[in-house]
Amino acid sequence: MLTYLPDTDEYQPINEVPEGTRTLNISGTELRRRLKTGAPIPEWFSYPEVVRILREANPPRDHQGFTVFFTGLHASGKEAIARALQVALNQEGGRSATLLLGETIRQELSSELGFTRRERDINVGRIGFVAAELTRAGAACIAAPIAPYADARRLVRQQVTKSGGFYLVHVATPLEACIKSDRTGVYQRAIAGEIKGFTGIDDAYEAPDDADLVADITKTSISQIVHEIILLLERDGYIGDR
Ligand SMILES: Nc1ncnc2c1ncn2[C@@H]1O[C@H](COP(=O)(O)OS(=O)(=O)O)[C@@H](OP(=O)(O)O)[C@H]1O
Ligand SMILES: Nc1ncnc2c1ncn2[C@@H]1O[C@H](COP(=O)(O)OP(=O)(O)O)[C@@H](O)[C@H]1O
Repeated sequence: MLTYLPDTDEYQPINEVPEGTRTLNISGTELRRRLKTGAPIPEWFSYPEVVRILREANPPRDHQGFTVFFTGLHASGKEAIARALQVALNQEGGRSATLLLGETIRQELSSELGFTRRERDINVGRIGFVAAELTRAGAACIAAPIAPYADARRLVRQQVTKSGGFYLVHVATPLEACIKSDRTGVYQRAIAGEIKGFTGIDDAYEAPDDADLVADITKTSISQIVHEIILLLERDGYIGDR
């Protein structure tokens, strides 16, 4: 391996450098860190043309896309949090923040699907596909279906992670609170047996064991939950410190 000798401005095989000679190097880990954060890469390390190509292939985190994927029972607060997060991300600027709400996707992309396990998996798979494409294009994608099954959620995580960041937020508002706050009356109809296979009533909701954040709107305000998500994105460099 070659190393750089700053005092003589030359490169030498590392095992041939006389003891005591000053050398400079950048490890693979350090190079990846500099690419990820956009930190400078010195001219002695590589030709500027090579660094430019490396930077194009590895944009810094604040230029990469990400998906925040909410999962939880009907009326748990997914849409309310997702909309508030969209507003917060739009205020950040830099990326367009796109909302994929369960209801909209059901109308626009999955109108032929019902609620069997297979159909829900197809629905969540379609959301995952769109989220991965948006993420690859550098957007901020916010998805909020019930997504009750762990396997389908795991596939979405795998798909999106190939192109950018992925955060699973479990909106874990207790079922009783969801039933109480539901204005559409669907829970009452499901309890009465008028709707069959309703999540949380007579169909399973598999609580995630891989959530990046767990939120409950009976315990934490929507703005605090949004703040916690923003902190995760800042921690990983997807958005800058404010
Ligand atoms: N059987 C059954 N189970 C669960 N939900 C049902 C069912 N039938 C209809 N609905 C209404 O559909 C909305 C949930 O759709 P999703 O696409 O988010 O569900 S899933 O992720 O495919 O499981 C959800 O509405 P929102 O939560 O307002 O989106 C439900 O009211
Ligand atoms: N800002 C808020 N604070 C507390 N509760 C809220 C707020 N916004 C909505 N809710 C309650 O949460 C319930 C479910 O919200 P919603 O976001 O539509 O759930 P989901 O998208 O999970 O079906 C609503 O019926 C409402 O009563």
